[in-house]
Amino acid sequence: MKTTEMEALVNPSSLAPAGNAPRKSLLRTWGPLALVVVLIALPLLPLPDFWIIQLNYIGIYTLPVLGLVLLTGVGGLTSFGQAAFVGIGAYTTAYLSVNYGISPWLTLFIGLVLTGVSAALIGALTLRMSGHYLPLATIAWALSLYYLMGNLDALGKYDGILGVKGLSLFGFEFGQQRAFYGVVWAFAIVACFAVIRLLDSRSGRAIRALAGGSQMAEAMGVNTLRFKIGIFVLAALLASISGWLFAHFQRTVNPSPFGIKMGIEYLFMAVLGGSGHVWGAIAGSGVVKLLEDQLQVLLPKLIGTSGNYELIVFGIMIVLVLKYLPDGLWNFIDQRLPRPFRAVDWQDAPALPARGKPAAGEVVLDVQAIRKTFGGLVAVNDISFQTRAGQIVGLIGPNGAGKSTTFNLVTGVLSLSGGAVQFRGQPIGGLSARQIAERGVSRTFQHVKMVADMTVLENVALGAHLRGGKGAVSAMLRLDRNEERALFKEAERQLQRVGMGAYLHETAGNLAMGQQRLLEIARALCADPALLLLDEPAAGLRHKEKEALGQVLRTLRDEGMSILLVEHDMGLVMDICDHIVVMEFGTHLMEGSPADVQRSDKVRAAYLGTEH
Ligand SMILES: Nc1ncnc2c1ncn2[C@@H]1O[C@H](COP(=O)(O)OP(=O)(O)OP(=O)(O)O)[C@@H](O)[C@H]1O
Repeated sequence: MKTTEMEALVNPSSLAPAGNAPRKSLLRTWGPLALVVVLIALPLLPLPDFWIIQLNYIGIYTLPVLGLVLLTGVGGLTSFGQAAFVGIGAYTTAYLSVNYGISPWLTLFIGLVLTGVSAALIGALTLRMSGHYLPLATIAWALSLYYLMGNLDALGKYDGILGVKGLSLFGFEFGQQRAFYGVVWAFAIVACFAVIRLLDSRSGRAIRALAGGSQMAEAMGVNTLRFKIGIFVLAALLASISGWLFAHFQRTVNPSPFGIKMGIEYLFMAVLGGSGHVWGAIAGSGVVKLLEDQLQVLLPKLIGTSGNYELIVFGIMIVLVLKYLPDGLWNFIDQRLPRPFRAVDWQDAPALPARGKPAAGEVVLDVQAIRKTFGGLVAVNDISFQTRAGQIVGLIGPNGAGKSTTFNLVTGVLSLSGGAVQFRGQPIGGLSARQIAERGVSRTFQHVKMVADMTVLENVALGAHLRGGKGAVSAMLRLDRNEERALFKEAERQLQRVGMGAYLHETAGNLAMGQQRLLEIARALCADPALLLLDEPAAGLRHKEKEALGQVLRTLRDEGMSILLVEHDMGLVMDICDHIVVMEFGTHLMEGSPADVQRSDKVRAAYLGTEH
């Protein structure tokens, strides 16, 4: 069957995908440049100094908020401790420049090293936690750092350090207004573009996969802990630069701007601005700073007494924003723009190196008496079977038979209680999901796991993570473009292979279920596997979609792929499998050809729940 025919089966409208063609957006293309031009022009205009100082504060806040956009908005890791890292940057420069006369340009780097080391240590300790434990841990160390700053004699206790000098370079004083504005916004804009470039890269796709939990990312070969620590450190470094600027802007430091209240405020700026959007960092910082100042003037006049009433208004605003604008202000704008897409520039890219494939008929997976116990329950009881190159093996059985557990034992999601698993003659039992993926085992998930707001192409390119090597720094400096082109060429090739070539630029979250499952298969193929494990790929598919899926799997098998299929749809299983293993209550009931299985009284009884 030709690709176009398969596409027609997946979605009849796909034969005319003109509506899918992405449109260029003037605002997306020129908007960032326009913002830079406006930011350069602002201090040249006859604005009162008050407004320049306000803009300086907004720029200083943008940096830690940008860190939270990356950490919380994109990576899904909530931190209340961002202000503490601002404090490390501020105190380092204040202490060293006031007490030892060290140049602030040097203390900036010392502060970055100190912050980086502290963040790496704190991150390594806390980022293994998930759920509410992580935010609680960030509150705990934010409080600890705050009280440390407030209790150390050397740091002036709660009075802090006075007499910090302003920034100067070769005798030129930057002061607190227009020239300082240039320094602040140079850092803020460079940081924004660096983060945008980072997110649009191999590392960026791995970071964007973190928020959906680590299982899918690890199965694609992503070292999720390393990436979590990486974005935590990067967010802390941005905060440290902000602290350095803050100290030389305010000319004094004390613990109060670095406490938990400010940590919450930074988080609010990120959420209000649009926590998943880089430009949301500027929007959030700007709106909160300007509102705060205006409310501080307006509210006492309205109420008739002075007090921190703006905090009450902010409290109410947080609740309203979380309820009615959970994705923030920038998302509101972003959704109204044509979606971003990557211009096709990879046609001439070289093909990625491929691993040596097993010969037809070679044993690829050898499962030897594997066992898994959960407390007293033996979920998988001494199961053995083999899959060969160019063969589709079905693993079937009634609900609760132990199929998914077997699948998870083979892919390293669960650890073996007994037995052994060999892949291409090498033991893989006891290895992590990532190590197993590295060896050439790739999988899909029973419940589709993808990054809904990435394009289909980006999701599939994530599957080729292990076939690239460029990291975050290369991405920020745009030294990764050749590798990116090769990764995208491979992603497109695999999408064409499964009949999804018309959907490259579609946002993955917009796909129908059948297309999502094909996306997962293309993503798994991008890893260049020798063994493909498919967990209920037909679940939720319509008849035509199942036919298309069956055709894709048969084609892959004919190309020499070894496929292990856990599936409830007996029509599909009997139609495409070469060999079937039947499980019941964790045990191996029988195995054989589809015809053997269909003839078996034992299998019929197992499914009907009768004695055999
Ligand atoms: N993490 C776990 N802790 C305790 N028991 C578990 C766990 N995972 C699975 N089980 C139990 O192990 C047995 C096998 O479950 P498993 O999900 O592997 O079956 P299955 O054949 O995949 O079922 P289904 O077709 O419904 O997905 C079931 O009794 C299940 O309740």
